[in-house]
Amino acid sequence: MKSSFVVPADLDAVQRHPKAAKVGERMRMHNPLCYGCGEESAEGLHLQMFAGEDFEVTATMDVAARFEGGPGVIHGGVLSTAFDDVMGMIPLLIGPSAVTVHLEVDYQRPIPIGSQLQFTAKLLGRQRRKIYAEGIAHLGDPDEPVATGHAIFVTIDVREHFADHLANSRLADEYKARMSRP
Ligand SMILES: CCCCC/C=C\C/C=C\C/C=C\C/C=C\CCCC(=O)SCCNC(=O)CCNC(=O)[C@H](O)C(C)(C)COP(=O)(O)OP(=O)(O)OC[C@H]1O[C@@H](n2cnc3c(N)ncnc32)[C@H](O)[C@@H]1OP(=O)(O)O
Repeated sequence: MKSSFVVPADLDAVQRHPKAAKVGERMRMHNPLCYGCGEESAEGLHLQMFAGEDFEVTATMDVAARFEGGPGVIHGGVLSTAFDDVMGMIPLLIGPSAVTVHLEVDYQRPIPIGSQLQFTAKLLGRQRRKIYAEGIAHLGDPDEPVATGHAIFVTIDVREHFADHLANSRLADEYKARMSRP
C-alpha cells in the first residue's frame, strides 16, 4: 500500500511563533493528563520535551519496566506513542494546535528496558493545514538511530475540535475555564 507520507514540493513559508518556547527551554505540557508527556498521567510515558533551534524538538524518556513488549525490550506501540507526542510538539513552535492524521515508525534496533531514549524531531514542511515532521530515537548517539518516525499533523481550532468530548476529561472544568478566555 502506498504511504500517504509524501512531503509536497510546494510548501508554505513558516515562522517560529514569537511566544514559542525558547531554544533549550522545556516545552509546556499541552495537557497534564496526556499519556505521552503529562505529569499527571500515572501510567504515561512522562516524556520531557525541549525546544530546539528553528523547528526542532528534543525529548527524553526513561524506558520503564511497564513499557515491556518483547522480553526485556520496549513495546513497539509504546514507541510509536512517543514519536506521536514528540513530533506533535513541532506545530506548537509554529503556533497552532494540531492533531495527528498520519504516523509511521521504522523500528531499527531493539530498545532495552532500563535505557533512556532520546528523541530529535524536526519540521519537514507545512502546506496549508498540514504539518510534516520527522523524528529519530537514539540511545546516546544520534548517528545510530534505533527508530525513525514520520508524521502528518493537521491544524485545528482547539475549542471546536474538542467541544463534544471535553466533558470526558478529568480536567474538564479547568479546560472549560481556559477555553472561555479570549
Ligand atoms: C485553550 C485550551 C488548550 C487545550 C490544549 C489541549 C490540547 C491541544 C491539542 C493538540 C495537541 C498539542 C500538542 C500535541 C502533542 C502531541 C500530539 C498527539 C496528537 C494526537 O495523537 S491527536 C489524536 C489522534 N488524531 C485524531 O484524533 C485526529 C482525527 N481526525 C480528525 O479529527 C480530522 O481528520 C481532522 C480534524 C484532523 C481534519 O478534518 P477536517 O475535516 O477538518 O479537514 P480535512 O479532512 O479536509 O483535512 C485537512 C487536510 O489534511 C489532509 N489529511 C487529512 N487526513 C490525512 C491523512 N491521513 N494523510 C494525509 N493528509 C491528510 C487533507 O487532505 C487536507 O489537506 P488539504 O490541505 O489538501 O486540504
